[in-house]
Amino acid sequence: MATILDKILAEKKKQIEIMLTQDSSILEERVTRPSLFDHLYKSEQLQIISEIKRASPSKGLIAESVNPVEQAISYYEAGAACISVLTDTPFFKGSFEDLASVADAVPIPLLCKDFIIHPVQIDQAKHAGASVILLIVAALSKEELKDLYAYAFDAGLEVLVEVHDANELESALKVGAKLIGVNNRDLRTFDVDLKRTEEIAAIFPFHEERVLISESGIWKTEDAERVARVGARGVLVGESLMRSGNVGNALQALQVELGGITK
Ligand SMILES: O=C(O)c1ccccc1NCC(=O)[C@H](O)[C@H](O)COP(=O)(O)O
Repeated sequence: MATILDKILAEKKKQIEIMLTQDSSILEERVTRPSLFDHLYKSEQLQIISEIKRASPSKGLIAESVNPVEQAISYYEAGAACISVLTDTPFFKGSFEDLASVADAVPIPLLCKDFIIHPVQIDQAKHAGASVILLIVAALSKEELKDLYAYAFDAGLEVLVEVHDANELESALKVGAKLIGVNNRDLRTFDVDLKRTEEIAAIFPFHEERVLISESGIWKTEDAERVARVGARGVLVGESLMRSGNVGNALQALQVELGGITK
């Protein structure tokens, strides 16, 4: 049976056909953003990548009519390390317009959260102002991962490589990924379990210059402490922040001190 990832990727292929017919040669001069890797690597506090997420396959509508600029400014003012903008429309109701409007509003690292399988999507992410893109190992062959990683690197973008298990971690390490995200959500069953971060952390090469980020299912201080305890330096948080009535308090609850947590 086709998984949600299969369905999303089938839809992406159709969109890429359209993107390839559009002219994307005029690149607006955008602000230079600080490096997400440097920020996470040096920080003594767990850093938050705060996501703008209108809807999702697992939860349906979350905040369809959110104003992405206002949300991004709230995240920025509350101390987010990076803003993640979901740009997929059919499944998440996001857009590249959301990304571009956020890019004009905040100066921090900006992640284009999409299902990237073709270089034209990387071009579009850069055009819209992203400084980081996501590559999902489960969505790509080893060759595609290597080529897209190199393409993004050459375009001056940082790459967050998303893994779900030990084999995918190996692929991420092989392409030289420095920002590695463990998605706690099973993309087939939607089951979310922070144990995934713990399992990957147990084999993660922390002695190398790499950063572990825990993605999905982070709701409260205890969740942040749990992943920080095993070595995560950042968390990618969507739904809990989108549903929070007070972004400042919600973010603050997750900004745990790394030094105070013993492995
Ligand atoms: O969120 C989903 O339902 C989903 C389904 C299929 C593929 C990806 C999906 N989400 C993308 C993400 O990785 C999350 O938006 C991100 O990690 C934040 O997760 P959360 O804090 O649980 O909203």
